[in-house]
Amino acid sequence: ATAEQQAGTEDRKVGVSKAQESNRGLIETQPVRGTRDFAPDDYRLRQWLFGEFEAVSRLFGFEQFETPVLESEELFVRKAGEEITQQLYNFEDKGGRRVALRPELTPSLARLILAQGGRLGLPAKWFSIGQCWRYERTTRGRRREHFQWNMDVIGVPGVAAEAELLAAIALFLERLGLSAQDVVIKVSSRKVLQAILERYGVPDEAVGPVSVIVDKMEKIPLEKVEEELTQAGLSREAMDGIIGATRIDSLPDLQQLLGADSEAFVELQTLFSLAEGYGIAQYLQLDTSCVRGLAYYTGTVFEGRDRAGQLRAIFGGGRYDQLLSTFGGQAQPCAGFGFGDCVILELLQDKGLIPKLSHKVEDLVIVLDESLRASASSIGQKLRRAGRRVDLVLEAKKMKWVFKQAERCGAERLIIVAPDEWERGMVRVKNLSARDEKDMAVDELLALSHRAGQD
Ligand SMILES: Nc1ccc(Br)nc1
Repeated sequence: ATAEQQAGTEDRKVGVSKAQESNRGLIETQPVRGTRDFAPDDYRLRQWLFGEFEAVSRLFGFEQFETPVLESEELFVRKAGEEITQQLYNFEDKGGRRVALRPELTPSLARLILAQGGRLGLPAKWFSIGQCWRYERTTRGRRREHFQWNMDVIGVPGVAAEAELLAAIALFLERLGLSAQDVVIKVSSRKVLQAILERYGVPDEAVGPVSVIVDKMEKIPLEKVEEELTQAGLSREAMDGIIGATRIDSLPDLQQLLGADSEAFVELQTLFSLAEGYGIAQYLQLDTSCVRGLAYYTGTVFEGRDRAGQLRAIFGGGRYDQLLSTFGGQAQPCAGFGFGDCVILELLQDKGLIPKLSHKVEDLVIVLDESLRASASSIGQKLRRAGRRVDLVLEAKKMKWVFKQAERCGAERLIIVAPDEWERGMVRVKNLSARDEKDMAVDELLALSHRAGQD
């Protein structure tokens, strides 16, 4: 499947199902609108990608967790006009509960952290890969589900946490063959907007909703943004101040705007210097137009983009120190990111970096006489206990099919259980790569396989 198919972004024909068209009685075989199947080829690619997510998370000493895809709706009800909460995949269950398919993982993480109570050792460095949902009404046929990799650090107030998270992302990109030539990480802080709003007497509570509006600046006309900012209660001066503050792309300019002792400046300056230590500074670009569309960020925000600027955000994240307290729990400093499974595949496709992954077993076992099936099965089990992946052919097949199957599953050996050899306690072993073959006693075959199984 192409990356678009894998990403589920290909245009899907909308119309009557095949069954209605032909009344053949065939069910609709396509998955529900906006969702994807992962047939084995696609699943291999997904497992490879998720394997890289997990490997990097473990290299950074993070622990894996999981929460249900179904959550209480209240976890995601926020009043800041975010797209993510307006497209909630929510419903009332048969018990009358208001529930939702999670649109993101962070609120569930916050809930799980609060459920740990005082038992939680801090700092907690947790990661998860989970399917997230949205109910996108538009006819654009956009996806309604994707998988997100999240890494979060709970209990560290300093930007050292964000530096670790960015370093994890940089290592992930490097492992996939990408570099700072391909990806830029735009970095800013909600404290920039907070400082500007303060100048115009706008209360801190407005930072979230104003950020949600400003985040749309790249996607909707400036007039519309100004209209929404006016509706949010901003004066013309405040609006001009905000829009002007989104045009900063260097630390000196930020210092000029906010002063050397502003929290936003000090934190970002520290983050950039920590990044030097990791050798990832070449990924980072200060850009105050990067505000991210989630209302709960309170400090650093960042997002990954392809340098060619052709794709949507690859990942996004930031600091959210107030989320736990908005859930009525004890406040904890938190920072994290979400990394989707779709845009990254489009970027890898563009760069020719999608790996070739195929089905693989070591041994293909066939039996030439059904009376020997039990013997062949016993050999198959012994080979599997030795760590060999075995495809046991389950019915009589012509040798032409068998060799085709061996090629399809990348088998190294073809093991033939046949009457003549079996009478002598032997099986025929074809070494498919070396093109040699010989009769072998079962014990010899297993001894050979044990050694191979340890390789
Ligand atoms: N939040 C969210 C969920 C699902 C998809 Br597809 N995109 C964004």
